[in-house]
Amino acid sequence: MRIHIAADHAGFELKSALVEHLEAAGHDVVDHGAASYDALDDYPPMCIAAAEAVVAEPGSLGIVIGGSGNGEQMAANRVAGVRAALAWNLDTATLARAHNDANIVAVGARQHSVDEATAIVDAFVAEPFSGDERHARRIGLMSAYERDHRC
Ligand SMILES: O=C(CO)[C@H](O)[C@H](O)COP(=O)(O)O
Repeated sequence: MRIHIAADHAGFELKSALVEHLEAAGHDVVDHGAASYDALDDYPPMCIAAAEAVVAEPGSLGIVIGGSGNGEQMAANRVAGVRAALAWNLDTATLARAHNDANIVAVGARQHSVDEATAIVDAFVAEPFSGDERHARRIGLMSAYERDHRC
C-alpha cells in the first residue's frame, strides 16, 4: 500500500522508525518531511502536503505525527477529502478505519513508546472500512457539507 507520512520535530524520530518498519512490511512509503530535525519547525506544511497526496491518490493512506497529534490532525483535515483521525490506542485506530473510513491517522509521538505507536499505526493500516450503510451514510453527510460549503 502507498502510505504518505509527515512529522514535525516532535515526531521526527518516530517517523524514521515508522518509515523503516512500514517499508520492511512491504509498503510504499512517501516521506513528506520534515527532512531533518529542526526543533523550531512547524507541522502544518508537511501535514498538508501528506494530506494532499493522500487525496490525490485514492486508496492510499496517510500518517501525520507530532507531539500530541492534535494539530497534525487539524492541519490534515483542512484538505478537502481528508478524514484524519487521532488514534491513541488500538481501538481508536481500528474504529477510525472501520467506522469512519479515515484515510489519515494522527499519532502523538510524545504520548507513546515507539512500539505502542507502531502497533497503533499497524492496526490502522490493516483495518478495512466496514462499508456498513450507517457509517457510509454518516461519512456521506460530512462529504456533502464539505462539497456545499468549501470555497
Ligand atoms: O503536537 C503538536 C501539535 O499538535 C506539536 O508537535 C507540538 O505542539 C510541538 O511542540 P513544541 O514546539 O513545544 O516542541
